[in-house]
Amino acid sequence: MLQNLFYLSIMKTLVVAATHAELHRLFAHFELPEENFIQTPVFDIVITGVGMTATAFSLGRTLNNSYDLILNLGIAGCFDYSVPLGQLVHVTTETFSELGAEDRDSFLPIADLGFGKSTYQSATPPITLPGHLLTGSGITVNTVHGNMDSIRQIEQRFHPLTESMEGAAVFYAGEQLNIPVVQIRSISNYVEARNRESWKIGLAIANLNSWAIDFLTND
Ligand SMILES: O=C(O)c1cccc(C(=O)CC[C@H]2O[C@@H](n3cnc4c(=O)[nH]cnc43)[C@H](O)[C@@H]2O)c1
Repeated sequence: MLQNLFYLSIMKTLVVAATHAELHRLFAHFELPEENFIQTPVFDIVITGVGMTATAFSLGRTLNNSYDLILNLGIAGCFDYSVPLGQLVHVTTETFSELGAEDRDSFLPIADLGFGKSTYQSATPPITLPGHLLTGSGITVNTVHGNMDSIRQIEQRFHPLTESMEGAAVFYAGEQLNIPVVQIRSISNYVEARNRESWKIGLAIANLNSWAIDFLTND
């Protein structure tokens, strides 16, 4: 962790989250105002709003090459029901899973249409990530899955571990400016037939904030 201390002292990190609620303990810990863009000597925070469009707009306004690392934090759904709720996942590959065209019973990703790619990898982080993290790939969606037929289809197509509404947009922005992205998602729910009562958002946010405070203070 001494190496981390060195990197964190010279690096500027942009922390990206969709909502204040997902980072509320972090805001309290560092005594930060609940605004949408906060600057501190070591890291800045941008609250984008939920979804890819809000994330792209927000990063378009705030991201620049003064940042050495983008840290995307949030809660997520999980396709693997053996993963406990509240588990932290380092999501290293992200796919815009809806980006493409239907061709009757099959799906053509935009790469097949000749319009670029829909899957993005994170660069190897320049620092060691603390804690017990699973590693896996994620899909980013406009519509949260809640129907078992469409869940089976998307699992067969991409074999994702997590589902969020922002991850791939952050990876895209990082790749455009050649800035490494670390995405940490805390599992709040399973991707299943909609069952909102079973979501553990409080637990997921508590674990996410503990991890983020640890990472940013480098204890
Ligand atoms: O009530 C709902 O159906 C609902 C659906 C999606 C998100 C929420 C939130 O309250 C949090 C917004 C935030 O959560 C991420 N998230 C969490 N679980 C999932 C999921 O299963 N699929 C996609 N996104 C998820 C997402 O990144 C949002 O930013 C409520």
